[in-house]
Amino acid sequence: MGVEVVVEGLSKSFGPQTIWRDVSLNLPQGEISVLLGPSGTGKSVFLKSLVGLLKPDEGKVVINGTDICTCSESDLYEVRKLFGVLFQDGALFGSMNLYDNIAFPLREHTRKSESEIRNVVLEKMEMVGLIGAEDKLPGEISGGMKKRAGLARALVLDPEILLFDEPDSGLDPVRTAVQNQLIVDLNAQIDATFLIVTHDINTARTVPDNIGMLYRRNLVMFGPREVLLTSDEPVVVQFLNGRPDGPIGMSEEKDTALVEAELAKHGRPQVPPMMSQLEVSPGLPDRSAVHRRKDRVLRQLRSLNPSAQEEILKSLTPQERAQYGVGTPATGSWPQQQAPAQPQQAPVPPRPPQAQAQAPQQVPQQPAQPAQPPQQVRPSPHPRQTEEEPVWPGGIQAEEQAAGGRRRWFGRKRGEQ
Ligand SMILES: Nc1ncnc2c1ncn2[C@@H]1O[C@H](COP(=O)(O)OP(=O)(O)OP(=O)(O)O)[C@@H](O)[C@H]1O
Repeated sequence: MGVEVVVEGLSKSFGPQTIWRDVSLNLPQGEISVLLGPSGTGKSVFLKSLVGLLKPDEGKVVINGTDICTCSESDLYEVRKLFGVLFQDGALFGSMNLYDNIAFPLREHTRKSESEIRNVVLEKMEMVGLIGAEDKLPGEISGGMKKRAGLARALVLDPEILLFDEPDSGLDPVRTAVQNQLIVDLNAQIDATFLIVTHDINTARTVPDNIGMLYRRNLVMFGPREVLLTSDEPVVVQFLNGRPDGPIGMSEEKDTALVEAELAKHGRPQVPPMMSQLEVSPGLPDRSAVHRRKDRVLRQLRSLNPSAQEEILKSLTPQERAQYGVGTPATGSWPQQQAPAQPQQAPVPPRPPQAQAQAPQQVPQQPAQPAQPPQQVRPSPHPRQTEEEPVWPGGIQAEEQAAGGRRRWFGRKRGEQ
């Protein structure tokens, strides 16, 4: 089973540029989480920070009891063995065929014999549907196949945490859907903890158990999928609808007056209807994470917004409602046993303060907020054995401490003003 990743108060800047601050979340064991956010909000920087490729200025990333931000190099090396990472382009060696690319981590990091390596490589190639393509060079295959080869390579060391950096970039909608199904099926088979960075709304709506969103240098939300997908926060609604009118602009933030003028002209976008989460393909085992998640989410049910509660209750079978002691959505009855509220919900993005089009790094004018319960996230595994990007670069870019205090934007629950 995958391991939990606990992120607490993580902040990162490059020189005077604050990327994000005070990010806290937990990636639950074996669950699939998605991280959304407009371009340039630091999603890739976050993934790299989780794996220790970049060093945050403040905060912790705790995995199996080890804080990778402060641990020794040897401890970091051990923790990294838990990770697998799928980079956008698959990060393959152009001069090696797919078999050798996928075998590379095994040859580098294990003492397996060639016949053992062969068994593992072919098993992983079969999992991602690449059997028969062993001799192909990366230059001879499609972008989708490259991603699947990168995925097979990320799997050979049996990671407990899998990070995906925009796995759907450059794929057509059909291949994206096929890949999404593959991700869900893989999760059922290996029960590792997945974190996916994506811009694809369909992926966000159908694949994950949990969704988070980075916006204006803050994690504005993180929690069960039903929370973000029913949120009426303007930034979330704009993102899920893929509309140009709303708080997100070319430079991430728009002037409030401009946003209001756009909304007056085009009308307020509606929260899109929920879509069902993808189920595992027939013949494969159930996702263990689904059962664990149900327990977890129902314990925190009352801390979630009413729309999210309703969607969660709708997803239960009558037997599950009886088991958990909850009513149907229509009755509005709630679990009879209340659990400690551990809302996995992060602060919601602020209503766009008067940001200026040319001030992408402007800090929201919000007061500091109470600490959020840590949520869960995870970094990437083995170093990329790529020509383009060395996996575990020995040196981390020079970074400067972010100036100024932390701020956190808290989200409003649906219906709150
Ligand atoms: N090593 C670095 N040194 C300095 N600045 C960096 C470094 N890496 C990233 N940045 C800056 O951090 C910001 C966030 O970059 P990042 O690639 O994480 O964004 P993103 O949310 O993943 O964007 P996209 O969705 O477009 O891929 C950008 O302004 C980028 O220029």
